[in-house]
Amino acid sequence: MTFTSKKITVHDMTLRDGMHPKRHQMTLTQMTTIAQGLDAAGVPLIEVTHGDGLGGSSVNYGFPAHSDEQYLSAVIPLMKQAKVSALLLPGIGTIDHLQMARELGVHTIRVATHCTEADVSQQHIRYARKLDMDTVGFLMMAHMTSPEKLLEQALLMESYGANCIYCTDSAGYMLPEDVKARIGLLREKLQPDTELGFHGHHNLAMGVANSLVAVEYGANRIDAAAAGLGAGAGNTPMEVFIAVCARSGIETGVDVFKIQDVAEDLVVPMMDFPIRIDRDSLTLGYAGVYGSFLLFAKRAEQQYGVPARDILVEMGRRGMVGGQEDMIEDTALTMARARGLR
Ligand SMILES: C[C@H](O)CC(=O)C(=O)O
Ligand SMILES: [Mn+2]
Repeated sequence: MTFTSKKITVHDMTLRDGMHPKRHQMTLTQMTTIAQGLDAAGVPLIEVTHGDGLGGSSVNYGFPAHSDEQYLSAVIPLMKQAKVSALLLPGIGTIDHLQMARELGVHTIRVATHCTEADVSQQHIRYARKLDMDTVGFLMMAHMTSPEKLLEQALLMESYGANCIYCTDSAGYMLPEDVKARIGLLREKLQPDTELGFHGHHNLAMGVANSLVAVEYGANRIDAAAAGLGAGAGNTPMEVFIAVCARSGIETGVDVFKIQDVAEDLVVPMMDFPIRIDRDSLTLGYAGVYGSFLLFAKRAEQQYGVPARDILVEMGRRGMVGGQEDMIEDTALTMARARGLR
């Protein structure tokens, strides 16, 4: 695969998706140090919020070390060239959160819904456009629907005013042919000036390959995280993807060695555990399960004695989606009873 002078925007996930394995406990110093490293490496767009987006602080999703306001206020004034984005899941984040983010200087808002629920994004996308923000429609768990149905949802988001649509592989389940089918169709049918993005997870070790296929079939925004810090086996590892882009003739504007140093010197030392493909994160990819369920399943294993892998397989079988975190404990308890452990 060679790309002649194709330019893309890489979007950093370390400080947002990376909040999941950190249980949303990043310190302000970790946030600002890593954000400054990413900025100096040339990363043009950096996401900062609770792992579940603006307003994620709750019993269901976990209480963070600091509020979204504190993280955003600490990072944004330090950025020399990078813009900052925020994620918002309607029902978790509200219009007030969106307003607050704009006032603090957030440039890009990503309104995220399950891949078949785009209609709940209408008021947030419209409002973000009214605020003149770079507005992204982010369709999660995109493997759970067909390319044609994903297109219908993408068209809805586009009609509300989104200037960029994401195909989001939240479970790290997709194979290159799945990415090709979805990104290819979206590129063919969305407006030519609507940008297209891909967000990968590395549970089947496909993050980099899938991102490359996404670029080949028309995506111009790619999400990645330094050292892969993100839910499950992590996001597409940024330093690997940047090196592959450099080899393939894709222009990212990110310095190959500086981003390696951010990953190695700043991000790896602050991991609470190695972000790698172990049997549980691999099972997320294999069974098509939402990445941020991983730590909940591990906690349920401790509490109920049912292996996290078995719980995750069951979550996949039941087709559980983001927002159903409370069902993990319920499922574990049911399985424990069935196995005579309770
Ligand atoms: C709220 C989720 O963590 C969003 C995301 O990164 C994904 O679906 O993947
Ligand atoms: Mn993710």
